[in-house]
Amino acid sequence: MALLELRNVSKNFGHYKAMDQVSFNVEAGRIVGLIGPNGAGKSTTMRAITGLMSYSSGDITFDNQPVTFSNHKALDKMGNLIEYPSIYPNLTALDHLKLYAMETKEAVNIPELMHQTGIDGDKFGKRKAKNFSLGMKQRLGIAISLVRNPKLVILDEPMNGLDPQSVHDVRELIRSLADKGVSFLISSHLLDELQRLADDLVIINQGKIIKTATMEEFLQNGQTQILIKTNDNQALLALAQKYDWQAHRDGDRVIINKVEGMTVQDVLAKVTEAKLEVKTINTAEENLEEHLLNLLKDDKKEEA
Ligand SMILES: Nc1ncnc2c1ncn2[C@@H]1O[C@H](COP(=O)(O)OP(=O)(O)OP(=O)(O)O)[C@@H](O)[C@H]1O
Repeated sequence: MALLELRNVSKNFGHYKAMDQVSFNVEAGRIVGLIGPNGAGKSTTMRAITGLMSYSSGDITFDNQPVTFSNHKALDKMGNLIEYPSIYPNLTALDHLKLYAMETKEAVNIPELMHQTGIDGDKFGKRKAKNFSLGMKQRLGIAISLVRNPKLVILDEPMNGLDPQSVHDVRELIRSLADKGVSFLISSHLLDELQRLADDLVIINQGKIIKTATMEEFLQNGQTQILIKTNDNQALLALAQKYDWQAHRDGDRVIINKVEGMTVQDVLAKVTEAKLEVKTINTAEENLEEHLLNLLKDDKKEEA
């Protein structure tokens, strides 16, 4: 059985279905990315999983126990950083961890936790929270989410507002914890980051799961793209339209999604046949962001 299982979970706000028959699993030791556009239902899903919000129907099981709004016992082994944890301006990181550790019956190894999360005792551990950078606050938030020695940690936008160094540090932290067997469910709009971090993906749109896959499977299904710069990109776009190739402008070049059964040479032949002068031509694999955008476009088309 998976560590976390959602089966046909729905959440209605009045007539609005913020979660519509949502089903997916999080397996032990995996980092799962939950992605989708604004308002797709990511936070609602995370809040239902962590017992912060009731759900209308379906089942959520974590560590073989049902999770409901009233059964918080099931959540003893789940950490989360969904709403900002209460951070007190005049307390240090160490004070915070001691405070949160008091809420759990288990013995908490605070020095180890500080070491794990890179909360260096001298520089950061002893400084008052009012002087923390956003990156420090985020690290402390993650450290707090780990106090109960959780099997699963739910992080809603953990990289939000962080500078590149802090994003890198948080990514390394999550990866090192996952290597020790902790599972993660992470939502993020920073898809490049998620592409580097997540093992599995769950894609949600308008409250419905539209795809679940490992990152590898997801990217394998992505298309190869042909990146061409010619002397007349406008004419190239018109040519793409004529042959029904999916194409768009990207700076001073045009990106064409490779059509099934057509080689790069075939595309090049048509372009030169049209008397366009090719200045550069390259191929690239579609990345997570592009593949997601195409998937969402297809989802919209199906709906129409
Ligand atoms: N308490 C609430 N009452 C009514 N509608 C709500 C409530 N909470 C969320 N919604 C609606 O449910 C939908 C899903 O919201 P949710 O916050 O889960 O989306 P999200 O995927 O996390 O979006 P974002 O990426 O913008 O944070 C939205 O249309 C939102 O307006």
